[in-house]
Amino acid sequence: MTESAASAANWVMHPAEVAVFDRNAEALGLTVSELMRAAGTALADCAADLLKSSCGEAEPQKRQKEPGKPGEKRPICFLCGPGNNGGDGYAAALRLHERGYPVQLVAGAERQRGAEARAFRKQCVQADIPLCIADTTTEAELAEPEQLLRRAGLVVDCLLGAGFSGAAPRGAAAAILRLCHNLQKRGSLAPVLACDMPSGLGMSGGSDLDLDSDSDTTSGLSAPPCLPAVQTLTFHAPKLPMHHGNHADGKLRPEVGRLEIAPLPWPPQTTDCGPGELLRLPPLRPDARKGERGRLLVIGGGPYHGAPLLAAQAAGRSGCDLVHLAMPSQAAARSHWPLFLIPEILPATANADYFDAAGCAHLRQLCEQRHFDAVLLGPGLGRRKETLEPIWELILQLIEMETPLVLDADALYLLAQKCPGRWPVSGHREDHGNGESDNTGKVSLRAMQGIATPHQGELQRWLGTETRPARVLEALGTAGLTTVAEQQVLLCSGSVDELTGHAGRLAHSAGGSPRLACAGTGDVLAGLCGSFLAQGMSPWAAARLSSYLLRQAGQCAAKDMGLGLVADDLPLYIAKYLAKCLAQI
Ligand SMILES: NC(=O)C1=CN([C@@H]2O[C@H](COP(=O)(O)OP(=O)(O)OC[C@H]3O[C@@H](n4cnc5c(N)ncnc54)[C@H](O)[C@@H]3O)[C@@H](O)[C@H]2O)[C@H](O)CC1
Repeated sequence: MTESAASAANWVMHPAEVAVFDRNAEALGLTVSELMRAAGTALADCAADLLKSSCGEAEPQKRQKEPGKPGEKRPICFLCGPGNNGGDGYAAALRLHERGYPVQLVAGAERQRGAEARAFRKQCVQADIPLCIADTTTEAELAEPEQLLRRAGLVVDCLLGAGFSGAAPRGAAAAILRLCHNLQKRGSLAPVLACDMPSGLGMSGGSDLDLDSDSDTTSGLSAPPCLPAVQTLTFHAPKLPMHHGNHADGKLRPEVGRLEIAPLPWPPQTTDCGPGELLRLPPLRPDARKGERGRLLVIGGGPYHGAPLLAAQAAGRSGCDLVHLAMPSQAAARSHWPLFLIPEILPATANADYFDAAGCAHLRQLCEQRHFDAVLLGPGLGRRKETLEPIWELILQLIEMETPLVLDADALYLLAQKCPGRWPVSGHREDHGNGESDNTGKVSLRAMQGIATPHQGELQRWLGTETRPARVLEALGTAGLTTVAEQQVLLCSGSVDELTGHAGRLAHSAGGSPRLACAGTGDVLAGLCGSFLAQGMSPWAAARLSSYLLRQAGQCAAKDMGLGLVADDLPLYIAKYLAKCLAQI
């Protein structure tokens, strides 16, 4: 285990991170069933405490001696959805039943999706816990759940948790939520305890998350907003949709109620890069169209041509549809071009040996005319002033255009020159003619989105310090911008990669083969980052997957090639490893 490797996320989590880390935890030996049992126990304790505090109810064994107390016999009603959020509900209901609490289950699906949730539901049925199936979108068919909800002393919302998708609840979940809303409006619903997240939060409730648009097409009725809770028991860490716009201020949405956090027993290294990263790779659609999996532009070469070629090949072999490569003409002529690459020919006026102002002006025009989903700059560029000055202008233009970037190699040398110790920012402050600027100019500033991939030496040069600060990303300020931009990731490569992202995200990536120290593997890593950004992944998810994949593919390659492994071998092994993993998902 690396020194600072952590098992828990110490940051406000994106809901999609839950499944990633659960998969990593599984690979480290913990089963989903164990996690669900732990989640269920924590939820049961929370429900018992809430019942006690809101209704003054004591443990049921003690209550039996005091018949007639208000609230007695009012069951705890669990609303269980089709996924693992529902599974937590069954696991909790079982615990409370064992402790003598009257519990009632309302299932939003005929059958649970996951084996573990199915097993807990089966145990509930075997324990004779009453179960009402409400797999319907028709209001009239919800008469029985309505009666159960009216009688409940506490409602535990386990309909939708971290696995929601789309813009709004759909199907049976939507119908049950609508029913709960109506009862809540009339004051006929007991306090609600939400499991992990209030159902619907991050959808119609609105959130910072960029979710696919979707609607409740099954019922024809408008989708309900999320179900407000008096308390939410979440696991590991708060989730992004629980916050208003800026989560840094810690202010929660009112629908969350009081937030309690229960750590679940993730093994050490769960939040480091692992096989779970593959879950965030957009799936290949059966009717896929060309370009849908991204268009990447790689800009590099000059003195060197191998570096950008390696990056471009890694991008193609990791699923990016269209990979364009721009190199000065001499470098391009020296190269053997794989047929899938799209060459960007520079004008005759551009210098043939290195990028200059004319070559970069052409690239600026190209980026304006054609939409690139991501641009990778740096491999093999060289460090001539004639190159770096116009490349800097191009970087600023791309930041202005909000194009996700990967900055590697000589582009990082450029950052050390142009913005030592901070991320590049486009725009400028207003100048009031007297040489002084004030805060009004801040609105025109824009932070870079993307990934920087330095090795230790490059990072130290950029930071301009001998020793690295403990929290590198915070140390790299975005001058003039008040917060560290959410879309920036630093992937510092080495024998163990260290990844830092916004809001305190930190992860390590270890393993692979010592042969990955050979020349050109950094270019392959940068190409993977570009590829996954172009395929629509966030910088944090893309950087994590790139680092993990390179190490795993490198290990496979080293088995075959041993000491003779060279970076050229890696793209094909990346493709094979990726194919093997995706076949197993
Ligand atoms: N480590 C942990 O934190 C653990 C948390 N656990 C709990 O598991 C859920 C996440 O489970 P998952 O199965 O991934 O997702 P959900 O249960 O939230 O829902 C998925 C389920 O719902 C359907 N669905 C998705 N979107 C919609 C929608 N808009 N409308 C209607 N239905 C929708 C989808 O088809 C799926 O079937 C987490 O929140 C925790 O509660 C585990 O116990 C493991 C450890």
